Amino acid sequence: MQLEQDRRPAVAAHSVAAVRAAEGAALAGLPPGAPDALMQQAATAVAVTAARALREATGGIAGRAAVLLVGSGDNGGDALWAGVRLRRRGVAVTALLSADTAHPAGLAAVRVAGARVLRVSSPPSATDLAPLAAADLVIDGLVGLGGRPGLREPATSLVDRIPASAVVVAVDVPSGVDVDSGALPGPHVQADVTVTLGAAKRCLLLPPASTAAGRVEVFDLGFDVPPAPLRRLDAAGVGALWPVPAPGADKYRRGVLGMVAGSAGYPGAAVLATSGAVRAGVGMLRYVGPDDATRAVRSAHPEVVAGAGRVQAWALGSGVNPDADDDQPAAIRSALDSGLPCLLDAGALEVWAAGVHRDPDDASDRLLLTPHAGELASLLGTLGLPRERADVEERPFEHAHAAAELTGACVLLKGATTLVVTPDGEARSQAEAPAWLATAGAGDVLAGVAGALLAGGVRPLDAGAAAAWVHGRAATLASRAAGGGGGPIAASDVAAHVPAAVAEALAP
Ligand SMILES: NC(=O)C1=CN([C@@H]2O[C@H](COP(=O)(O)OP(=O)(O)OC[C@H]3O[C@@H](n4cnc5c(N)ncnc54)[C@H](OP(=O)(O)O)[C@@H]3O)[C@@H](O)[C@H]2O)[C@@H](O)CC1
Ligand SMILES: Nc1ncnc2c1ncn2[C@@H]1O[C@H](COP(=O)(O)OP(=O)(O)O)[C@@H](O)[C@H]1O
Ligand SMILES: [K+]
Repeated sequence: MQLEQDRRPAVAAHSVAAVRAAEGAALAGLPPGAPDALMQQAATAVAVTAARALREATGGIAGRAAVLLVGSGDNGGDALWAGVRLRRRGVAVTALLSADTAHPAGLAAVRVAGARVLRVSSPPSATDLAPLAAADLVIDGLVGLGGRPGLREPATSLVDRIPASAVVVAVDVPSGVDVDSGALPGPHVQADVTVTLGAAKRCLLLPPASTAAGRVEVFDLGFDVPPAPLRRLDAAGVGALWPVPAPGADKYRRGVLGMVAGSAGYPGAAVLATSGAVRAGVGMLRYVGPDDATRAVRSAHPEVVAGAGRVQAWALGSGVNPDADDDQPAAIRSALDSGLPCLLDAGALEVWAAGVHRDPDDASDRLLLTPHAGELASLLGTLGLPRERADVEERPFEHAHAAAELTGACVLLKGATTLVVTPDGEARSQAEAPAWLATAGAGDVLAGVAGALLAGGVRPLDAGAAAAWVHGRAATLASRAAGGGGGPIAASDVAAHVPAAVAEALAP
C-alpha cells in the first residue's frame, strides 16, 4: 500500500543506547506507575496514526480488519494497547502473538476490548496465518529497540505473509532492521508509516533500512535526548546555511569557483556541472577544460569565464578521464596543491587517491568527495580496503564513514538517499529526490551546486547536505513540471530548477 509521502522534515536520529539513556533518565524522575503512562501515550500515537492511515487507504475505519503482530517485549505492548483503542473505534482486531509471552496488561486489555487473540506456533499453521490474508491494516509490534537484527520464526513467516494490499504501521522501527547501523540482515517489515517513540532511531535515516520505514512520524514523549550526530536537513535548515548575498556584495566576495570538468569524451559533463554552479548562484565561475568542452560551456553559459585564475574553491573531476592524454589531471593536481576547499568528483577521485596529493591531515574541513557506490568501492580498494559495489550498498553509512576516516575528508555518497559523513561520524541523510533523478549527468549538476557552496564559504558537510537537498528538490520540481504526478527529467532540467529549489529553502 502506498501512502502519500511527506516533504521529509528535519529530524535527528539517535542510537539505541542514547534513547535507552534518555528513557532511563525520564523514568527515574517519574512516580510509580508512570512507565505505563508512557506506553499509553505511545499506544495512542500509534492508534491515531493507524486510524488515519486506514481511512486514507480504505476510506473508513469502523468495520475494517486489523492484525497486530505482537512480540514478547514492550514493542508488542504498544501494539496491544493500540489495538484496544482501535477496537473502541469499531475495528475488528486480531492479535497474533509471536512468542510464548506477551505484555500481560496489554494482552488482558485487548481481550477485554473484544479482540481475537491467537498464539502463533513455530512455524505457523495455515490457521495462524489466515487473519493476515484478510487484513486491511497490520500493526507491527514484533520488536523495537530491544530487537536483535535478523528475525526468528515465527516472526519471519508472519512478516512474509503481510499482504501487499494492507496498510502497514510499524511501532518504533520496522521489525527486522538493524536499528543502529541501518542494515537489513534478513526478512523485515516493509512499513507504510513508522511511528517512532520518544526520538527517531538511526535506522530511520540510514539506507537501506530507511527504505523499509515509509513515512516517519516522530512522537515526542518528553525525553531529553542529547544532540545526535546524524540528521536530515529540511528546507529551513538549508535556508539557514545558504550564502545569501549582502546588499553591498560583489561577485568576488560572494565567492569564485574554479572548475576542472569535462573531457573530449564527456564535454556534456562540463556543461552540466557548470549549469549546477551557475544556477546555484555562484559569484563567478572559472572553467578549465579542453577546447571543445570550453566552447560547449560558453555557448550554454556565456557568463562563465574560461581559464584558471583566482578562486575561493574548486570543483574537480566531473566527466574527467584520469587516463586521458589531456591537461585535466595536471589541472586537478594543481588545484589540489592550492590548499583551497576542493570538491572531488568522478575522475578527480582517482587522480587524488592514486597520487601524492593525499594527505589525511590536510583533508579535514577542506575536501568533499562525491562518489556513487561504485566509485566509493574503488576508492576504498585504492585505500587498501577492497570492497564490491554491493558491499557499499548493503552498508552505505559504514563504508562512507570508513572512507572519511581513512582520508580525513568529508564523503558524500550519492544514491536514492545521499549520505554526507565526516571522519568523526557527523552525518546528514538527504532523501528529497524522486527516482527520476537516477539519470545520466545528474551527479555532474550536484557537483556544481555543492562547489558553488564551497566557494561561498560553506563547510564541506553543510555544503554537501544543502546541495543534496536543493538537487533533490529541484528534481522534484522538474518532474512535476512535466505534469500529472510527475514525469521523467533530464539532468539539464534539474539544473534549470535549482533557483526555484533555493528560493523554497530561503522562503520565510
Ligand atoms: N524507549 C521508551 O521510552 C519507550 C519504549 N516503548 C516501547 O518499548 C520498546 C522496547 O521494548 P523492549 O525493551 O521490551 O524490547 P522489544 O523491542 O519489545 O523487543 C524485545 C523482545 O523481542 C525479542 N527479540 C529480540 N530480538 C528478536 C529477534 N531477532 N527475533 C524475534 N524476537 C526477538 C526478545 O525476546 P528474546 O529474544 O530475548 O527471547 C525480547 O523479549 C520500544 O521499541 C517501544 O516500542 C514505549 O512503550 C514507550 C516508551
Ligand atoms: N533512485 C534514486 N532516487 C533518487 N535519486 C537518485 C537515485 N539514484 C541516483 N540518484 C541521484 O542521482 C545522481 C546520480 O549521480 P551519478 O551516479 O554521479 O550519475 P552521473 O555520473 O551520470 O552524473 C546522484 O545525485 C544520486 O544521489
Ligand atoms: K516494530
